[in-house]
Amino acid sequence: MDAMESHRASISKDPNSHDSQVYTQLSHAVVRFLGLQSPQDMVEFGMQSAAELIDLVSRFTTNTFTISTPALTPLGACVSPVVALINHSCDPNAVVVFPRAGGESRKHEEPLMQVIALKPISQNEEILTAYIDTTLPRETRQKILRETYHFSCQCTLCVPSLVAPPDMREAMWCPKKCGGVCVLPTEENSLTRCSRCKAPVKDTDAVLDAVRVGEEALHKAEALQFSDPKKAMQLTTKLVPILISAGLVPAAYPLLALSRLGASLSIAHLPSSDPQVEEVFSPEVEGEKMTPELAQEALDDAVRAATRASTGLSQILVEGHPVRGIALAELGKLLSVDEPKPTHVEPKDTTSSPVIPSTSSFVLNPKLRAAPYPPSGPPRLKLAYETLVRARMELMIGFGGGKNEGGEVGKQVRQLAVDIEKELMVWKSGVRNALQDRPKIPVKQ
Ligand SMILES: C[S@@+](CC[C@H](N)C(=O)[O-])C[C@H]1O[C@@H](n2cnc3c(N)ncnc32)[C@H](O)[C@@H]1O
Repeated sequence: MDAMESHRASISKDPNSHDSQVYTQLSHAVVRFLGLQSPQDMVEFGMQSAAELIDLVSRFTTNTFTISTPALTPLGACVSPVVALINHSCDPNAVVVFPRAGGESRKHEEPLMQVIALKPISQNEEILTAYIDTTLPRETRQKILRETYHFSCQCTLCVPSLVAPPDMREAMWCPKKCGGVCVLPTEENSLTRCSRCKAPVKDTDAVLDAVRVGEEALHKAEALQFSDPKKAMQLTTKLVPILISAGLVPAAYPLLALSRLGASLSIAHLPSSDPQVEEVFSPEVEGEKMTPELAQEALDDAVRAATRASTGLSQILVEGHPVRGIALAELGKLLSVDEPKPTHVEPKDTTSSPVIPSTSSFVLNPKLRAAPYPPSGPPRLKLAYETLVRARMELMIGFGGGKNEGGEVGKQVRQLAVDIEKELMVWKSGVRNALQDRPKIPVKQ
């Protein structure tokens, strides 16, 4: 701990500043935890003064990592002196992950914490990980990095070059729908035009309003997600369409953040497929009995929300980023859930069906938006299979291939894809048999 970087010297002297308050709170927590009554009591724990206590807190906040499950749910914090040597970039070439759930039987098999390369890293090139959520817009990232890590990031995403296309975290579609994008207007700079066809965005006030309202709703929904998930879900459901019609691209802030929150809330609150569990935990929705139709609607809503989140993430994170892989895996799993009320589909050879929309085309290709999404029956199963295969490919990068097998989720997804492939084969052979059993049309002599 002593060898790690401390930022005590740069902590603001203003007691009302954000970092001063955080340090005071954490120092008090340490004092309470250790049961210290007086400064002398600190000696027993290797600290000679209050300044050393602040050093400890600073080293801890600057050098700890979030421990997460193999599906990226945060569990706590840990310190690794070696991994703490790695500097930050908002466009990292490596990630810190915990691919396995661990447990007693696996204790000696492999280290739980791993640093995995996301792209080829040449000799002498610096290994860089991201300390923060890189889906956030530049100013928010810079603020967190300044307040918690005391530096100003100079990575390619933080130092915007004039020739670079707009960052999709802060972009909207061209008002003339040419397929190009414009930088989102801000209070300071409301003049914006399409980077491709140069068409100007006329009603910038409407876009600014939508972003402001969206951001407020996001903060409210984040605060309510555990205490009042229903209200949080209502907020995301209301705001996502407003931001979409204001023209934001799926990766733009706060649309992506709301889509991700909406997806995780709708997955967490899906009616259980087990009728007994269903009876106990969610017998009614909004005072109505949970019918197969309502269950189907809830499942389809969750699929659409997960698709929006996954499409947004794919616009800004590199292929194989663990967050992208997990989002795809969640979408694939949702698509493979048995439909409570599948619409009747005529048997046909699904392998040659031209009407199955891909998951991202639902969000990105306006021509396909008219097609029902998600599809039902075998086309849905085929989409589930394709999504799981893509998820597995990405997880094999982000959580490591070889012995890692794409982590715990990579392994699960592979098994699920194998099972669905078998199901699809049964369908195909069923269709073939049905076609062969058809009464032959007598050929006229
Ligand atoms: C986990 S430590 C990284 C290792 C640290 N550079 C060292 O030598 O011990 C985090 C600290 O490193 C510095 N740091 C990390 N990434 C940086 C970057 N991209 N630019 C400038 N300083 C950075 C900041 O002072 C930050 O608080």
